[in-house]
Amino acid sequence: MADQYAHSGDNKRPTGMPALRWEEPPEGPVLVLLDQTRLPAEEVELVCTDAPALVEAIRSLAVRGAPLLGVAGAYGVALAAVRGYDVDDAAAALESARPTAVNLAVGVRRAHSAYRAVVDGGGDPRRAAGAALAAARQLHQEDAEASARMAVHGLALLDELMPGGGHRILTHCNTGSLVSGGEGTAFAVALAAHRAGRLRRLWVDETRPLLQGARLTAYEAARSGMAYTLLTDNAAGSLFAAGEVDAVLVGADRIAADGSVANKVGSYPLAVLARYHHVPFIVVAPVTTVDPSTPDGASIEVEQRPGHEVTEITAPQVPVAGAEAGGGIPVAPLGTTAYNPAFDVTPPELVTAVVTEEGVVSPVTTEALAALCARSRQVTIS
Ligand SMILES: CSC[C@H]1O[C@H](OP(=O)(O)O)[C@H](O)[C@@H]1O
Repeated sequence: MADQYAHSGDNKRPTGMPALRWEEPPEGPVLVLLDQTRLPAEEVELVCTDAPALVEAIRSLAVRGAPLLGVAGAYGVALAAVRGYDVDDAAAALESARPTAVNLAVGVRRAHSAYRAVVDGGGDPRRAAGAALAAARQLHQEDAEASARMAVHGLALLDELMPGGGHRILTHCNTGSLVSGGEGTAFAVALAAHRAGRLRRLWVDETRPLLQGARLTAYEAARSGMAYTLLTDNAAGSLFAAGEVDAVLVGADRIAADGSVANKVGSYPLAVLARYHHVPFIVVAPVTTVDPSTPDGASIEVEQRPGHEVTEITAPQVPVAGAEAGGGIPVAPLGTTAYNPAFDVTPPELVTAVVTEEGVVSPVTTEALAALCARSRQVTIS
């Protein structure tokens, strides 16, 4: 179950609360999530005491973003273990909560493996729970460190591709501290450029239908003080045509062995526009997002989400009587069906570079990615 704690105060000014944190109050350990579906209007925390509550939070995107899903999944296994629930059931439910971001499975399996290693070795469940929690904490720390290293490698790549600074970066969806144990992936690179005085502007795609860009990236950009401008997704083409984009920076949810990149829907059209306009298309993701066991883009399961996310504008503070399942404000005739893939897949030949904590891969080839995984602590999914 999950309780909600609304935070008073000036919610118009983002406070930069952590996307998630583990707490151990007297009544028992909890995973506290900043409910991202309520941002930017409200900073509301969800307190999860079991895996089912966390599964629902993942499915509703209260907690989201590939690297953070891995961290949350690992803590979810630990939560089940320390509270004495069925850990194997919890791991299975968490791993299948969303299919595309490979990090979720990586995080869940890492904590579950730590738990099973103790139990299968005859250790007591309390020690096994401690091992699962230690694995979750370790992954959380590693993700924060990876974020910082990606920012360094990413800024160096921008400076190499475009000497002189004044970078005008277009980004899609949300890839900041709300998807990470640190400052994020692609957004962390833009943040590093801003801090170095080499970001002229961040162009922020609103990212329909759930508006991660308008609601979350703008929220993080405002906190940082960087120059940023929001645009509708379908306005991006005219920005490229006007020569206003120096590079595209996006995250990733799964990178297949051949370098195909699954990312928020709308990323593939940006890659095509970037190629047509001779603009670098740069993917920023931790090595845990590379999945050697997924051979190519056609093998990536793309999450299909409910149609009401397209046919309604969801305004949580404005429940609408008679609205469809989503409880939003209809923008299409009731009964309209909608095509709503959460992600799309960009082929490797349209990706200029993949920036990871282990360095930059460019060109993006099967061999280069295999070498990257061999260099890192990548947990292979089999
Ligand atoms: C770098 S992880 C952020 C990644 O996750 C987003 O998807 P969602 O908001 O559905 O979790 C999007 O694909 C971002 O690029």
